[in-house]
Amino acid sequence: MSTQHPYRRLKVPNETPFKLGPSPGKGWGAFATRRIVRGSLIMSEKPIFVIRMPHTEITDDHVTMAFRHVPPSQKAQFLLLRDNGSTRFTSMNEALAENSFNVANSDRGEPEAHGLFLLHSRFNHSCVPNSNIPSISEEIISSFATRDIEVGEEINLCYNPDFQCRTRYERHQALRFACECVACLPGTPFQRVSDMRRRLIRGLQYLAHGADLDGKRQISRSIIVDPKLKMMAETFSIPLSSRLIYSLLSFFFLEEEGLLDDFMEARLRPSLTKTVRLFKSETNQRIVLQAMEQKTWLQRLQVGFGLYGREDAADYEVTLALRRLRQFL
Ligand SMILES: C[S@@+](CC[C@H](N)C(=O)[O-])C[C@H]1O[C@@H](n2cnc3c(N)ncnc32)[C@H](O)[C@@H]1O
Repeated sequence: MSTQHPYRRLKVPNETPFKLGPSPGKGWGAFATRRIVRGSLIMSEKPIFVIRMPHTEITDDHVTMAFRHVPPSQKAQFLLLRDNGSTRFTSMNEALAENSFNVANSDRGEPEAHGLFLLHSRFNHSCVPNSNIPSISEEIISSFATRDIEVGEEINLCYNPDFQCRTRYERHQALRFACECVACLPGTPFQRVSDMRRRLIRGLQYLAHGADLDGKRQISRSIIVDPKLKMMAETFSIPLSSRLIYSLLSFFFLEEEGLLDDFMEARLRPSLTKTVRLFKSETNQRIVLQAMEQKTWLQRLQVGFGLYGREDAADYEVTLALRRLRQFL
């Protein structure tokens, strides 16, 4: 039956290091046809059309209008897409939702824009993925291997950018399907600690930014149970020494989760480097430098713990600077 599957007619460029095939329990997926080395490009892809508005406002009419301007060859490719590999989509909007990526640059504050991608949308999800789309340039998305991918291995992506801070239950609520990756398969030792680690990462980010993932302060059922500590985070009164330890802990937990790939590290490093440079008290500076000279995140953390409870001459001005910055966000 799968010989007649419409995905057999989806055009995958020759140079692309994967082919499409059935993925048990997940419809179809993309499988490596050669070894893909960590950090290397998997594929760059242009959308066949882009709709520039929030997801919640897009209707079937918007998608149909955009589709009208697509060249006939790409229209034919679009019509091969199926809901998770088998049934036809019930609406144009559903087809867009299942096969699109937000191509807006959120760091530059661009409004939502959803592009339809024929091939990257074939990548299934994993909460511990082996590929990543680190940035989007001029609506072109490029995926890279976050670790070595062996021939025959399925290539997967994490569908949600904040899943490193979400427990299994929260992730499945958002995905609306039950992922069975190593962080999701229930009852395994990894899964049991994974939930704990991801919750801790979320708490640590609250302490660092004084706000939750949505940029807002939590009113009830806060991730930070101690009201005094929560208040300190929200008023940016957390001392530098604790900030450094929280940051090192986050790196360590992310690494343990299998999520500290080169892209994640490049994204988080600048803020750690900034924190390291802020220390003014000599003894603290010495401990920080010694910690950063260590080879592994665990060793950096172990040495960094020497700062626990220590005040620094820069504490007050850091608090003032962060409060000022907060006013502009
Ligand atoms: C963008 S499509 C991915 C390609 C799709 N499997 C196909 O056959 O075209 C997303 C859909 O694939 C399925 N899927 C993706 N990752 C999955 C996973 N880890 N476990 C189960 N289903 C998954 C879900 O039905 C999801 O809505």
